[in-house]
Amino acid sequence: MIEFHEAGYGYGGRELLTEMSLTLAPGSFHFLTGPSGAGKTTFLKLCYRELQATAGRVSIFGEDTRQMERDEVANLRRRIGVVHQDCQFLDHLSLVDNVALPLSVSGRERDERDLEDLLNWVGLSEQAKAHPPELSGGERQRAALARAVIMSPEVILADEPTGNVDWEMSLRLLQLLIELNRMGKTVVIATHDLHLIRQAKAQVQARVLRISNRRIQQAGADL
Ligand SMILES: Nc1ncnc2c1ncn2[C@@H]1O[C@H](COP(=O)(O)OP(=O)(O)OP(=O)(O)O)[C@@H](O)[C@H]1O
Repeated sequence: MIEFHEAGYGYGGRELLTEMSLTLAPGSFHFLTGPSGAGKTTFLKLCYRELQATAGRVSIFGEDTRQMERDEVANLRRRIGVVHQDCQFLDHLSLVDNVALPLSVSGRERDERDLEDLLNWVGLSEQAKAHPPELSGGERQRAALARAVIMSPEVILADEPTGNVDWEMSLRLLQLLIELNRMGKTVVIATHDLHLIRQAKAQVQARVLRISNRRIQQAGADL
C-alpha cells in the first residue's frame, strides 16, 4: 500500500531521515514513535506525498510518487485521510461544515444523513453547529478524525491525535481508530504516548516503528 525503498529526506544539507525501507500493508495498524523532532510528521508527509523523498523512493498504492502529475497527487490524497497535529479548522465555519469541507473541495455532494451518522460516531452530534474556537481539545481531535474519514479513505494517518487530551479521551480516540482498522483501513498513528501504544497492543495487532538516529526501526517487544 505504502512502500519505502531506501528512502530518505533531507533539507538544507541536513539529512533528517535516511535509508528507510518498509511496507505499510493494507489493513495494518502501525504506531510511529520517536523523540520530538525525530521526523515523525515528516515521515507521515512522505506517506501522503506532501513531501517527496530526497533519496530512494516512496510508492503509494503501487505508484512511484516521484513522477506524479498534480491530478494524480490529488487522487492519491482522496484515498488517504490525515488527522493533522494542529487540526487546522476554518474558524468561521461550523463544525459540521468543517467536517464536510473535503467533500465540497472535491466537488462531491454532501449527504446530511451520512454527516449526522459520522458526527454521531465521534460523539459530536450536539456540537454540529458550534464553531471550532468553542470546542474543547478532545472535541477538536474527534472533529479532525471525522473530517479525515469523510471521503472514506483507505489509509488514515494520525499525527499525535491524542496530544492535549486526557487519558479517557485518548482511549476514546484510540477506540475510533481501532474501529476504523477493523473496517479494513490501514492506520498509522504518530505518538509519544507509550501507554496508548500498550493499550492498543492489547486489542489490535499493531507494529511499532521507532525513529532513532535518522533511521526507522521496528521496536521490540519491550513496548
Ligand atoms: N523542509 C524543512 N526545512 C527546515 N526544517 C525542517 C524541514 N523539514 C523538517 N524540518 C525540521 O526537522 C525536524 C523534524 O520535524 P518533524 O516535525 O518531522 O518531527 P516530529 O518527530 O514530528 O516532532 P514532534 O514530535 O515534535 O512533532 C524539526 O526540527 C523540523 O523543524
